[in-house]
Amino acid sequence: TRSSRPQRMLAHVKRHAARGDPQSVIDAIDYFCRHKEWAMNVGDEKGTILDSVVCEVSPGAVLELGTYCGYSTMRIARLLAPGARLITLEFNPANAAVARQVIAWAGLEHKVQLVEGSSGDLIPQMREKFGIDSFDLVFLDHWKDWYLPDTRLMEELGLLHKGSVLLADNVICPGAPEYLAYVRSSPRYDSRYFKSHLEYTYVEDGLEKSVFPGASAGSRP
Ligand SMILES: O=C(CSCCNC(=O)c1cc(-c2ccc(F)cc2)cc(O)c1O)c1ccc(O)c(O)c1
Ligand SMILES: [Mg+2]
Repeated sequence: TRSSRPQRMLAHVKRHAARGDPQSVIDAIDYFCRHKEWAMNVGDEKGTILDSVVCEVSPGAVLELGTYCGYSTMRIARLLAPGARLITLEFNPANAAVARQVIAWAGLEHKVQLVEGSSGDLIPQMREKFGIDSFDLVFLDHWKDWYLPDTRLMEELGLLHKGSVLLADNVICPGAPEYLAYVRSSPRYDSRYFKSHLEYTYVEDGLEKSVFPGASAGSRP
């Protein structure tokens, strides 16, 4: 059967990127998506905003919702301190299989735990299965209507601590209006919009960065 776009992207990485060199894998994917076939990676422009937030937070525990081909997984993992951990959740097994190979080509597999399944099912298992108490940074990049319910779930499970940062992709395109309304109106978050463009295009898009000031915020004194 005909190969998939993620499979063709992986073949391009193996042909053009150096093993163990995350930047060369990132550059190869950006080249493929800009000059051969568009794909829904966060991309180079929004990627530099992601990089700056990761460096600012310097997280010990990161959760990524929506791995796709592992592009943002690599952008985050390459900046993590020794011992810091990144758990990434992917719904689609075929995409997960490609992402594992992309992450391995970059030599970052020891920093990343890729878990297949639905975020709604897996988030409640974070403590028992992965020994995670809370996340310092969450990158939301999966189904856009799942951003809000998954955020509420993380709040209720106590997986966010004072200062935890949520960074959400695609808040304009395709858009996550209910999520945006929530984080921008809730006294529980300090939220800021980083204007950018939809990956590899001139269409507006951006990232929303929301800092969780603590569960007590917004409740009665
Ligand atoms: O990863 C998934 C599958 S959904 C992919 C989400 N991403 C998008 O839909 C997405 C789409 C576009 C885009 C597409 C066509 C356009 F014309 C314009 C924009 C851009 C992006 O940057 C995106 O991220 C997952 C689902 C459930 C889980 O529980 C889980 O853990 C993971
Ligand atoms: Mg995205």
